[in-house]
Amino acid sequence: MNRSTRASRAGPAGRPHGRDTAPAGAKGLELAARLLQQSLHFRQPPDALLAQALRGPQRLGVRGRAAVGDALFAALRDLPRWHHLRARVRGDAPTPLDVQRLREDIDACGDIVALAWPDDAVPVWGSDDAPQAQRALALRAAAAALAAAPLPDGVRFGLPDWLYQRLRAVVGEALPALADALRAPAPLDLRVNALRAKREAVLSEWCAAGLPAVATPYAPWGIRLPARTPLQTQPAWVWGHVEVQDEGSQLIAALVGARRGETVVDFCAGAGGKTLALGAEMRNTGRLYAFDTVAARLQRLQERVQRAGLTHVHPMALSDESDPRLQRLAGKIDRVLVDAPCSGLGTLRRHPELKWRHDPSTIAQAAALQQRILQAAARLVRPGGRLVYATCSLLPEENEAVAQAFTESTRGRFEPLDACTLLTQARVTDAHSLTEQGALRLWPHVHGTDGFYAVAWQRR
Ligand SMILES: C[S@@+](CC[C@H](N)C(=O)[O-])C[C@H]1O[C@@H](n2cnc3c(N)ncnc32)[C@H](O)[C@@H]1O
Repeated sequence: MNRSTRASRAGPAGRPHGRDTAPAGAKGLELAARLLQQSLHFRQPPDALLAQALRGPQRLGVRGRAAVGDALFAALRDLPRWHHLRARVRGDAPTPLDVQRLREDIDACGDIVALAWPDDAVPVWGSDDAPQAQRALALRAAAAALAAAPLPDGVRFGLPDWLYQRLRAVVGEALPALADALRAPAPLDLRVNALRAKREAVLSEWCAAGLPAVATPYAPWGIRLPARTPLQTQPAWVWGHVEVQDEGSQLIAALVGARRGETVVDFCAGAGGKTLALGAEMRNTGRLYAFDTVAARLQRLQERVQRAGLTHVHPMALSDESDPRLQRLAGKIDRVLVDAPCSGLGTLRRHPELKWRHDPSTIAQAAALQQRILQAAARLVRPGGRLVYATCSLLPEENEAVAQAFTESTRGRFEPLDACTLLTQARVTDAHSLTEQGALRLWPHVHGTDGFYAVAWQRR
């Protein structure tokens, strides 16, 4: 459920830095295996675990540190494939992947990261006579010698079986393209802070500096760079002229259409990705409330608000969506955004662990919470005001079903608005190609963004 914009493996701090180039060998394998095990407990996202581990002493060398991260993410993206391959090498009958069993088995995790290890980093094992390195080399050689046999579909597409079935029902023939896009690393998308800079100026500065920066195809403030482009020394980054934000998130902020002088609520603000975009659209005027139930996220939001130069943001940690302090805002707010807690299955490019964390029961729980939050947030909207519901899920249970149940339950008090019209008004390019049945619907294999859904209503 965590979609923080902390620099991830796709962000500017993704590639480890340093001068130490000693080989990784067995130490790297051990570390990657331990990180895989920890990632599958879902207490912290793998990029956070990786960053912590690489801060400590590990003497892996620059390439070794990068290889550990690459192997960890490659393992999580294609877990069924590695599990299947390992069984075949060992001569076992392939069994369905059981994540809970896998995470208790450090040897299996070691084998999986060895199989997922980037090819160009394998030669470092040759100079390491530790048993783990030799075992990894033997395992890879045995896997390479296996005759290619057709893989079951869920294994081929790197998806748990239940999710494979659900997504196939939603996208049909496009499933292979969607599955491939979800396993590809995401580019580095940034949003230019309209309070401080213009997109054209940042683009020319970066092109002059040799960075392959291009304008994002749809969002008016977006810039796209290849994954892991190092930005730390770029003045536009240092001075807060840009923020890391997927183009899809930028389009959700555009759908809210916040204007100067308005009162706006970001009900599930988290660490503030969309709050910052809304604040820039409001040109730092009016009042922007940022709510969340996790105070630590709002703390991070406050740091980012300062960096972005916003002074009209009011964070408030809620006990839950029915916090009594919300009553004083009832019926008074011009625009309310519910960027709901969700499965995050649209963000598998950055968070491949989420497909192993969720199952149909967690999706049903998420949908019930989404309904409650949307109902509570809707009470704040003034007559004539706008309500926007958004998720980064691909599943209709968290998207269309929640929106439809809300529209029906409010019996005509909230009128659905056409997302294509709203996005066109917000100067989004080709808005018609981003919408399905009146809602914003973004797909990684079609639009090159994370997967998102968003729908808007006007209160009568
Ligand atoms: C999808 S994330 C928000 C991401 C954020 N808007 C951004 O753009 O970076 C959903 C957020 O909802 C928060 N949340 C969970 N339950 C909530 C509730 N009952 N009321 C308000 N926020 C809640 C979570 O803590 C999480 O930060």
